[in-house]
Amino acid sequence: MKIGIQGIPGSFHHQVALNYFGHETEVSPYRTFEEVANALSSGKDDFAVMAIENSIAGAILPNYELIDRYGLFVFAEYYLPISHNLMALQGQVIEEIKEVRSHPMAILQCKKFFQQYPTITLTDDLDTASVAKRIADEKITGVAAIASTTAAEIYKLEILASDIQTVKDNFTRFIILQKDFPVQNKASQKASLKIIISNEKGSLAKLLTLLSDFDINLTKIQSIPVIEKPWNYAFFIDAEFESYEKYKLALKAIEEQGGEVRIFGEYKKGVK
Ligand SMILES: O=C(O)C(=O)C[C@]1(C(=O)O)C=C[C@@H](O)C=C1
Repeated sequence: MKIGIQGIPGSFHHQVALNYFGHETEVSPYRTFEEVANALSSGKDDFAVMAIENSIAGAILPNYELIDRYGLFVFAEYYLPISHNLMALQGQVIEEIKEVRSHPMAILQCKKFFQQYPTITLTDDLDTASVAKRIADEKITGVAAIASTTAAEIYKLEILASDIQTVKDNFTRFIILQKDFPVQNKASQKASLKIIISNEKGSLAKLLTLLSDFDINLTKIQSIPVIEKPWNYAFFIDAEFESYEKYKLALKAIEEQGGEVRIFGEYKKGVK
């Protein structure tokens, strides 16, 4: 079984792939989320792991669009606690660091820490671990990475500051993706949906009321432009429910009112 991820060993995606599928799993590393989606949809991998939102930095909007465009499905969700550490070559001290490079989501999660170091430039890069590896391989001085303690161990970098994310309790929600629609499971307690409603007064209010009337709890709602129709929006929704039957009735009612529904996946709630 092959699992596609963005990143290399020591990245948070790598950790989730091993935690979820077991330590013997074969992981296919890619540089970008687009490459991950492409490899899954062309059948090169069996599953993919994709970060979708973080408790400090918010949603990774482009990933919703990728799932939609490549026609992928959500098989499960997984929450990983994230601790970020500043690391550089052995012997470097923080005063020597001029630039910090990392994944843009990791940088966003640590913005507050760097307010005390206004001379340090923060630069978006590939995944957290790739930067750590590059610093080690090319013996780059004056540059530090933000990454996990596992990355520091693998690439033998020194940790200059630990737990530098803005709040200690920091979680990223990952989704496990597959190419085909998973077998319907009535034990599902959560669904990821795309709903398109007409662009007229009150239509979103009506949709939200309908969901509430069917006892559906929204954990996320995100509007995404419908690119073929400028200024029209689709809503990406994560919804939790206790009754699968009632949830199905809600979807039917939305369609009866003229809404378009695409189910990205129905799955069990991940452990937070
Ligand atoms: O760069 C990594 O190590 C990743 O796995 C990416 C990623 C992300 O996409 O959000 C994963 C978890 C953290 O939120 C920071 C970065």
